[in-house]
Amino acid sequence: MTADPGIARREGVPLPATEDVAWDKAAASIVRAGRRMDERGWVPATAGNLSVRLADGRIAVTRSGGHKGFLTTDSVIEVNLNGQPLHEGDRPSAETLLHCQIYGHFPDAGAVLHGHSVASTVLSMTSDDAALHLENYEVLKVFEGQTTHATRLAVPMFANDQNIPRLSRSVALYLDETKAGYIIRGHGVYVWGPDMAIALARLEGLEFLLSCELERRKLLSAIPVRDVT
Ligand SMILES: CSC[C@@H](O)[C@@H](O)C(=O)COP(=O)(O)O
Ligand SMILES: [Zn+2]
Repeated sequence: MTADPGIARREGVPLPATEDVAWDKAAASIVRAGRRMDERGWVPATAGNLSVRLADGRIAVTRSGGHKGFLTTDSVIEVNLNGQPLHEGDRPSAETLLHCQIYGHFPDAGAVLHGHSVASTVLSMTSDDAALHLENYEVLKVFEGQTTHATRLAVPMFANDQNIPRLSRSVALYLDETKAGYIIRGHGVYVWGPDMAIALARLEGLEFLLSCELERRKLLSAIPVRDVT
């Protein structure tokens, strides 16, 4: 129970440090989302990163390294829109710049999620197309502006690159065209939304579609060939 500040002050009880309710809520949503992504198998080992932009413009992002299924609020740190940590010694996600790029580009983006699912990794390594196309799936309606299954969404795919500023320059060319996030080849997906709940729903939608597509392609390629030996 929180002490009444008036009584606490009179009785010499130490008051808690200044409350930052918005930050606490953002950090808690990142911790919960990390657990959810882990339950779904999308953040193996130390893979993945998560962020939230607060209403006042602050950006909360996960520290680099560490398992995203076991985050605590201390695993979440503050960076500016250029991805620089605000507190000395903090080491933000190695891919912070990709989060900040999305916030810089889309004024209404409030949460960004990155995971390494099997489906996004495998599908993007089995074709060198510039985009993966998803069509005729009901769940396509999870993405902004989609009202019917009878559509074809392109999810851009970019070559993986450990040089994140260079990778972000490739991504920049296609950000306006993508409605369902993007894939880094052999690596994973980036998805965003106006808040954490919607970003998570879109990630879940995209991962569901990628799993369907992986299954569909496996079945199509498994059409029996007559053994003539
Ligand atoms: C398990 S290696 C994954 C990393 O190289 C990276 O791609 C990743 O998603 C996590 O990096 P992080 O710096 O913890 O945010
Ligand atoms: Zn990654």
